[in-house]
Amino acid sequence: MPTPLTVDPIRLAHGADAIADAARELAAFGWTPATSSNFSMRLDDHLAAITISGRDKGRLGRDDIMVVDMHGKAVGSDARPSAETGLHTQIYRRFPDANVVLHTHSRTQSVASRLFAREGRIRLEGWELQKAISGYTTHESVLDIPVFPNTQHMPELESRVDAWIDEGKPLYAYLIDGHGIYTWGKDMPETRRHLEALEFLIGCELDLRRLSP
Ligand SMILES: CSC[C@@H](O)[C@@H](O)C(=O)COP(=O)(O)O
Ligand SMILES: [Zn+2]
Repeated sequence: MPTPLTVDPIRLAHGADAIADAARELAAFGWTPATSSNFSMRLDDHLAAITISGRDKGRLGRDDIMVVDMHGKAVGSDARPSAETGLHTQIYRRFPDANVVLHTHSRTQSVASRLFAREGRIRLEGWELQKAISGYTTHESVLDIPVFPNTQHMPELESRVDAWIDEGKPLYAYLIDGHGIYTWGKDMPETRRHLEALEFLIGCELDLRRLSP
């Protein structure tokens, strides 16, 4: 029989506090309207802390965060994890260096996801702020953010993400059409930096489209 997974309560409390703090700030930016968005943090090789489904992300406390295994199954709780838990655990499985996943629904992300859906990606090129993404050292680089079709069926989205990764294409974040963005990083500060940079860059691309004849 497999050993039951045990949750380190101190690690969980720290993870929950870090998630709640980040969520409060992102909500204050207006990026988590109407209970949307979800957030998670890897606790160890087998477990992650994640927001409980349907909670107001601007007012999270420790009781609004639960634990799941790397396949999205609840551990030590009867609560329902985020409806999009599968997208978080997929990132932890596919990217061993990823320890935090942030998903938001800003207006910029939502509008851009619709506008660029037909092209299947937003190509970022020539922007100094690309250097805010770990591994990018110059504006003379290309950063593609794919836009995947929205669906309520997470395995379908997961297979699109898997296909992108399996083609060997770099992946630092993705948009979902009419929905929002997912991004991740090695810790909360790096993931926050990625999210803020991408929000800014996607906003710039939207402005260029608006201003271009
Ligand atoms: C409130 S609509 C947004 C949801 O459908 C979903 O996309 C979302 O981001 C939040 O879902 P949740 O289950 O609370 O993690
Ligand atoms: Zn969402």
